[in-house]
Amino acid sequence: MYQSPRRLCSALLQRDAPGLRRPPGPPPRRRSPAPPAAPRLASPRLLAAASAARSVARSCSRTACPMGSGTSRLYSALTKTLDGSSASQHPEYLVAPDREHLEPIDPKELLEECRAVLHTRPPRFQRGFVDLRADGPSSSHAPIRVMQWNILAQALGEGKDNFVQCPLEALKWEERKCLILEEILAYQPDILCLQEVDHYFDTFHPLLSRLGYQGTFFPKPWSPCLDVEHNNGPDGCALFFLQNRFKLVSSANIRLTAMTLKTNQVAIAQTLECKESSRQFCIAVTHLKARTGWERFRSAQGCDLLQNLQSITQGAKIPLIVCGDFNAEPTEEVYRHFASSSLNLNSAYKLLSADGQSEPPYTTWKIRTSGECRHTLDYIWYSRHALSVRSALDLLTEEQIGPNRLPSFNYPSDHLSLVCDFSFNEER
Ligand SMILES: NC(=O)C1=CN([C@@H]2O[C@H](COP(=O)(O)OP(=O)(O)OC[C@H]3O[C@@H](n4cnc5c(N)ncnc54)[C@H](OP(=O)(O)O)[C@@H]3O)[C@@H](O)[C@H]2O)C=CC1
Ligand SMILES: [Mg+2]
Repeated sequence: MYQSPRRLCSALLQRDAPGLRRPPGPPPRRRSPAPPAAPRLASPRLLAAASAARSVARSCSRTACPMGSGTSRLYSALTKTLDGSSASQHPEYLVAPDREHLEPIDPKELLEECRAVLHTRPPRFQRGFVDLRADGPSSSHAPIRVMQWNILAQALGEGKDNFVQCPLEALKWEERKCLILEEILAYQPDILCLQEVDHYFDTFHPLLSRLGYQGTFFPKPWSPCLDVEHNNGPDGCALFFLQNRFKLVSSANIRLTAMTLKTNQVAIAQTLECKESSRQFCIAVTHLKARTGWERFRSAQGCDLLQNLQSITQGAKIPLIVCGDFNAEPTEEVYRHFASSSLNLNSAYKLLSADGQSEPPYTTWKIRTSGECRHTLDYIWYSRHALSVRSALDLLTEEQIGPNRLPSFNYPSDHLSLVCDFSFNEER
């Protein structure tokens, strides 16, 4: 069987690191729940432990791998990318990647590596796209695929969230990050809006940059992750877009206010220009204050965000997409503010309902010590006058989610990803 140089090097690593073995050939995917101690990695790119990553580099430089200088560079890049200590060495999170560490990665290869790491886990849930195109002229340009996802901060998942039915092994970062990447790679969004990101600098920025994305991260000023022992830095919102599809026109990191007071919640808003059509639009991501009792606070944060977006879109002149974990059910005031704003926004996932008027029954489903929490909190809002939803990714069914709810061995977050394809309406 042909083995690429990198694979040969993986094999060498396995010799150096007994116990870190992957069987040859395509990895089998088991349907049964994973055993408690799942074998770890065999993919150098996805090794996060600094020592293991360093051993990859050592084994490759010591051994006569027929790799060529390009692959050697890839290895040193992996060592740097995967050095989990980088964030703690740079408390200001100012780790600037240099150019040679940004060599492109083939998404298929990365997906394969993720699958190899996950070979003891049950298979990914299958979700289909629902065609939502209305009759009438549709744009000839490629749709814009947007993914909204609260990926669950590692520190919160392990240290604060109290998911009582989710075994700690299911939350192990080395595997959970592969489930997150697998989901992103499966849907290949043009734009990715994430919340609860506490592995931006050591994982998502280096890997997604090499997949062609330009990323921005805005951490929460007082992230609750920082209270958790062995945290990996603050969590925050992250926004990524494909550089070959869009040009960045402007970018704003917004610390949300509530009744003029600065709060712990943030948003990122960027104006992008489509390279194909030259049309501009604004994309925003946010994560509003959680928990019951904070409804008025969330509402005030929503008003502040809307005000900022009014100004950025020049009063709705620039089409807008807002993704977020609003931590608010559709019955809440903040939802009503968005639904009735002069920005003329519609919530994309309503279009999955029979009458187009109802939000899905849930976007998050978990079991805490307080009991089962099933809520609709995540939304993709869009300018209804300027954009149309061509399709949306269906949600997981109750059966797929299973009795222990989320997160689980086959789904990495307590929130479901939402994915929509948008097109511009014809200009009048
Ligand atoms: N050091 C300091 O001076 C300060 C520290 N802090 C810290 O930050 C925390 C509050 O930060 P804030 O940004 O307002 O946080 P939020 O109240 O918005 O919640 C933070 C996270 O907790 C999750 N969460 C929601 N409900 C629960 C629950 N019932 N149990 C466990 N987790 C839950 C949320 O996830 P989801 O969105 O998915 O529901 C969210 O990501 C404080 O508890 C404190 O730890 C805050 C301010 C100042
Ligand atoms: Mg959360």
